[in-house]
Amino acid sequence: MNPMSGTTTLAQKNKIKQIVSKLPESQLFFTEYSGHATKIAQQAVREGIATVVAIGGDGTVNEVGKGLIGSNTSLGIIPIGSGNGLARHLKIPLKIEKAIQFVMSQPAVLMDVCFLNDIPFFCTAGVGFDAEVAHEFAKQNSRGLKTYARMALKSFRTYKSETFQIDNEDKTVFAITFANATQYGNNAMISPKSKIDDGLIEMVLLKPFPFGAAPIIGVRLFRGTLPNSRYIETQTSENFSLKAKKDFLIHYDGEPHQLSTNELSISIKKQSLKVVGNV
Ligand SMILES: Nc1ncnc2c1ncn2[C@@H]1O[C@H](COP(=O)(O)OP(=O)(O)OP(=O)(O)O)[C@@H](O)[C@H]1O
Repeated sequence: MNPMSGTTTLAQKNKIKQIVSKLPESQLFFTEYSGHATKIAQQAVREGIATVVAIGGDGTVNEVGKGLIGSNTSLGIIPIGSGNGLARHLKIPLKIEKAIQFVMSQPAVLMDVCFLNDIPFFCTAGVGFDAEVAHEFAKQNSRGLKTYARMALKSFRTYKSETFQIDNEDKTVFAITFANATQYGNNAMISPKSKIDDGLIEMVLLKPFPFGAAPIIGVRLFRGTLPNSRYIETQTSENFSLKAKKDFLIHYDGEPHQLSTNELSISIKKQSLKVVGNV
């Protein structure tokens, strides 16, 4: 469990502690630093543990999932993050007790894992505006949708569209999202048709748009009708390649990261992670 995830209160955290302490054959670990959850997951794989449950948001899910790729150990999720994109895609209940029941009773299924260079992501990743917002969000002391919306507005005022070489063609875009799942989190459906076990990645390009079009793009995002927008172009493939004029600032599952390269290769490992959820 990531004690820093989302906007979860101390009372909710204590409730999880109490419930888990009563479950047979289970052990609760708290992450003590960024990256700790990957180490815990890798140790569980070495010990032949059946399931590692990430109690946290998409960042925690990413860290746990990373340690489980290609193994026999399944990923479970108890979503207590800000956006909970993967949990929502997999129709995992958002209430703590129900999520625990779900992970204890449902079978694991196989899902794809995508990569930005060698960095795995399970839900969405991207460059441009999305990465900028993730970067600003990470600097804040508070989490949650409100803080995210505030940071998105702040970045919107200053952010300028960039030109990338996408599969050898120059394109000026506001943001590029690579989608394994349908949403960023909070039901913001960036790629409503994405399937998490089809072996394919959707690349969603948001073209430069006039300020006045922002509200309707926002409405489409939450209604699941974004592909109908004239400012959206979606391509589907097993891989993409990207070049920028400067080193890439990326986000993977909402986590910001500065790369020291201006070249990106996006790839997929089909059905390489066992997960407890509905694909
Ligand atoms: N003990 C810790 N102290 C500080 N940061 C931690 C700790 N454990 C994990 N982290 C980091 O906390 C970050 C945020 O975690 P997480 O994604 O679970 O929550 P969230 O951002 O609120 O949710 P979401 O990703 O759904 O929006 C991750 O980058 C993770 O590495």
